[in-house]
Amino acid sequence: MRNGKKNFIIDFDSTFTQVEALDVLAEISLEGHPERKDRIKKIKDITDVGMNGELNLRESLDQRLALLDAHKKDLESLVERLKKQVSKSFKRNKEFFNEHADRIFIISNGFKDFIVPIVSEYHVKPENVFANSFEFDESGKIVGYDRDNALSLNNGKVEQLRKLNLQGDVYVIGDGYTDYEIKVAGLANKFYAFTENVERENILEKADHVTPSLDEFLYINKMNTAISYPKNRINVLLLENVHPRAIEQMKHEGYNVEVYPAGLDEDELCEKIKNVSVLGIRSKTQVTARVLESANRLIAVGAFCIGTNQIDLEACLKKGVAVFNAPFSNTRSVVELAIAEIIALMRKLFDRSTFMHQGKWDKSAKGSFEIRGKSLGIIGYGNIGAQLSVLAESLGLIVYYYDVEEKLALGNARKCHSLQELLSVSDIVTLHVDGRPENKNMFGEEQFNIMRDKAIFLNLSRGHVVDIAALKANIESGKIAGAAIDVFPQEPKSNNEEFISELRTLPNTILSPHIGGSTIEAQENIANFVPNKIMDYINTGSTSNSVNFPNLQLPTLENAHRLIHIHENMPGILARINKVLADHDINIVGQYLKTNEVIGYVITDIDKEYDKEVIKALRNIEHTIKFRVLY
Ligand SMILES: NC(=O)c1ccc[n+]([C@@H]2O[C@H](COP(=O)([O-])OP(=O)(O)OC[C@H]3O[C@@H](n4cnc5c(N)ncnc54)[C@H](O)[C@@H]3O)[C@@H](O)[C@H]2O)c1
Ligand SMILES: O=C(O)[C@H](O)COP(=O)(O)O
Repeated sequence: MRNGKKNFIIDFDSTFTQVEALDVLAEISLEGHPERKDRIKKIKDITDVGMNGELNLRESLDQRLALLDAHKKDLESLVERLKKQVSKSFKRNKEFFNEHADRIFIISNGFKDFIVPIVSEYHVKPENVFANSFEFDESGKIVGYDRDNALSLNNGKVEQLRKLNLQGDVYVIGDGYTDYEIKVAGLANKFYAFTENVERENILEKADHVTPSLDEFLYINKMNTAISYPKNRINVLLLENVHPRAIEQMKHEGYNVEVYPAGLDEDELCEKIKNVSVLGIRSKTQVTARVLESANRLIAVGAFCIGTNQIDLEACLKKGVAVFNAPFSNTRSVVELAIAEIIALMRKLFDRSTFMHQGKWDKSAKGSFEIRGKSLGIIGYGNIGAQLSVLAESLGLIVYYYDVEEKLALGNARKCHSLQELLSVSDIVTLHVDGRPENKNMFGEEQFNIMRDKAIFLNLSRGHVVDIAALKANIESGKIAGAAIDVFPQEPKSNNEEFISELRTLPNTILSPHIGGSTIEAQENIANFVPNKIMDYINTGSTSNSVNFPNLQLPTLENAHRLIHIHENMPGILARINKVLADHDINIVGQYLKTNEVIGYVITDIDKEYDKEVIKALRNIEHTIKFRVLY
């Protein structure tokens, strides 16, 4: 077989296309048929049994054709549908088909009638397609197939390949038993089980290599021209029960996704993160500098929440790791909870409900108030604070706010020039500051002292911003008439751990398990938002909305290679990059640079033809943190 040349034998159904063509033909030809559902199911079952090598091929073809009741005109619709269902990694790698057109053979137990129109669009030569042919009656009805064709028989692929007598190495890519048989017959060097569309257990065990996409096949054979790195090699670790939609999206992108329902502590994460390229967390997992030391493959961290104080953003920058979050996806959920809690606290609703469950009827208006006309003081007038301001005003509250930054007052909200001013005018005080380290214990005895007597206090921001002992003392003394706390300095890692806090059992105190953002809507929004940011970063280098990287929104890459260079922000690096490119005679198609205090982020699009040595030279530029190429 050896003469240095490589031949590629590729299966059609569920490999070249995502589907089994006869299954799709059934959906078309049986349109309006009284037994449609039943027949389609039968056809699919027969296909599966056949693909696993458990049913004689001719039997399987005969049975399916009889059930199909198909016509020549159905084939036109079939081709149109199949064109849209070519496997994604095949679509990405059209160049491979072009480059190796002479040596690519489609060998299939399907039918040339629909295979040729599909594969010809990928430069596959019609004479390199080996498959069955339909037979029609005068009216155009499909009545059979060419029974002399070996491909309608078991072991037909083997026989066909023998006839071809190919010179050189033979690589078989397919998802079924009949593809594996070629290797067994000694006619192929390697059999690659293709699992992008279906996984058949009995085939996986037998394969020389499992290839979840054509990218992987090309990568291991050093033939990739269309993408830089197979996506199945990108390991994603998603912690803290992120919404299934996020898992689905990242799997759909082709990543290798591992999911863990709870948070991990530092030691566990140091171990787990070693092979991880993308880490997804929520508010609990601490991504510390120590964790990052073990994270040698990490490209990006996704915070599937708003807060990013749990991540050492500077250490991420120094390591060239981009961080993304969902800055507004759960804003509304927090605001709604705050409103509900303000009303519940003003009416002592939770205590009253608890009494009722204990059989105590305590009907009284004592200590219960409407919220209308009361003053609400919002500390931190960011996304949540500002939205709360609007909703609260519409309920008749008089809104005051205080923020360390200059903020536009919405509606009739009144700006306070100091925290003291806000505390002295508010009947209800609610905290919506971010979790920056300087905010640790920003609210303690001194601030409670300034508050009005019998005021209400809420914290739905971060646990460490409030001095819990001071809060407890002020609730016990009656200075604070009610409190709602959703976030705590120490929170359990999972739902299986006990919640320990001094605040337990205090009167008119609502304690909730950090659920401000825990609504179906918010979690779905987050799961749609964050994966897209990460995938965009990996696929194009775009950093728009990144929490720590300089934000660059990039044009899509067309007919060029993109060099992504992350370096320590030192003078002269751009000049050095361009010198390397000039020394190698490389034409720059576009270049984008943005820096922040820590890093420089340079994107250079270059002409497709380049000397591979240039990559080494760019990697070796002093102060380079990370470098990658997008094809
Ligand atoms: N309980 C939950 O489940 C939940 C859900 C979402 C967000 N959060 C938390 O809520 C907080 C606010 O979220 P956001 O989206 O509005 O953030 P944001 O960044 O839009 O707003 C925070 C605001 O606080 C201001 N600020 C910071 N420190 C301050 C201080 N000491 N005094 C006054 N103002 C200060 C900032 O200038 C900013 O305007 C964050 O801590 C976030 O993590 C909690
Ligand atoms: O920062 C946030 O968005 C909130 O604290 C919610 O965090 P969670 O996703 O861990 O509930």
